[in-house]
Amino acid sequence: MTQLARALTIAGSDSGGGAGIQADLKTFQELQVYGMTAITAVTAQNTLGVFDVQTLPLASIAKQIDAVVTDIGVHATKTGMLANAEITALVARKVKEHQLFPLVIDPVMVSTSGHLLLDQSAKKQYIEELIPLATVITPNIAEAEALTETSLDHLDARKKAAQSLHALGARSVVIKGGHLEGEEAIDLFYDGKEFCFLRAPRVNTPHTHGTGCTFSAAIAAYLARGVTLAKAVSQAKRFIAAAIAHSLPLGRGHGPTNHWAHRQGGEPDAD
Ligand SMILES: Nc1ncnc2c1ncn2[C@@H]1O[C@H](COP(=O)(O)OP(=O)(O)O)[C@@H](O)[C@H]1O
Ligand SMILES: Cc1ncc(COP(=O)(O)OP(=O)(O)O)c(N)n1
Repeated sequence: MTQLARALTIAGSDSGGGAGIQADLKTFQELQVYGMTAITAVTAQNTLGVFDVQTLPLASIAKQIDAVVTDIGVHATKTGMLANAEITALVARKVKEHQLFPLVIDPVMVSTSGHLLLDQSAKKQYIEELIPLATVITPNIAEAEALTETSLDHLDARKKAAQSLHALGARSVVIKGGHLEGEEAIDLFYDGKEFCFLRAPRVNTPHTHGTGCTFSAAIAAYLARGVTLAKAVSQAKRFIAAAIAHSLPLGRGHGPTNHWAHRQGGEPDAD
């Protein structure tokens, strides 16, 4: 048997199964990557909203990371909901201690339903400690605006924001365009040298819960499989586009994306 690719997600749990740790594990599994978790917070959540958040003690998060890294081994890591400044700083320390690269940072701040998933005070730790470690950071428009303190209502501003995040130390940046308007959902990818666009038809659906988590988990899965960064982001874009095109009308609010939709086109893409 060839070596099984293994990925770790450090993120929050979504009881509704559409975002967070649950979305990440489903994505890893679909992309034939063995998934492991370090849970930062437990949310009571469904398609309508977030009803409770309990963060885990720092020692528990640290031990979850130590346990999987020192025994099973990790080929790629992603971070999602980190909840507060202390957890963000701890995760940055653990990434350095265990050299958890390649590292995909999805700087989760607010849920679709408008619930705050990161204390505002954690921005400092993101900027000073975590972002400098990123192989790729994947903010949506609002997250990129918060991190760069600029308004990103036109393409030039988004390009400058990508350059600013790169200047903070991130090796590459994807500014996601899911919340923009237009016939296509266009993400901006910057690798420190060139810009390129990741494009997919915009799907007119309210069922987009977990899109950012699924996209970043797919990037981590492809990186764990050893594909190049440029290929990982473009294949992840295909994966999330299919998951949204066939999203699931579950619950009474924003339903989740469909993690097995990519199979309808056949087997997972060859590397
Ligand atoms: N309605 C949509 N149709 C097609 N792609 C979408 C749609 N909404 C989001 N996406 C894509 O899903 C991914 C996640 O983007 P986004 O929704 O902006 O992130 P987040 O969930 O973090 O807010 C991006 O690749 C984005 O372009
Ligand atoms: C536990 C947890 N983590 C992250 C999110 C946010 O998910 P994301 O894919 O960024 O976006 P929405 O699902 O909110 O559109 C979450 N809701 N819960």
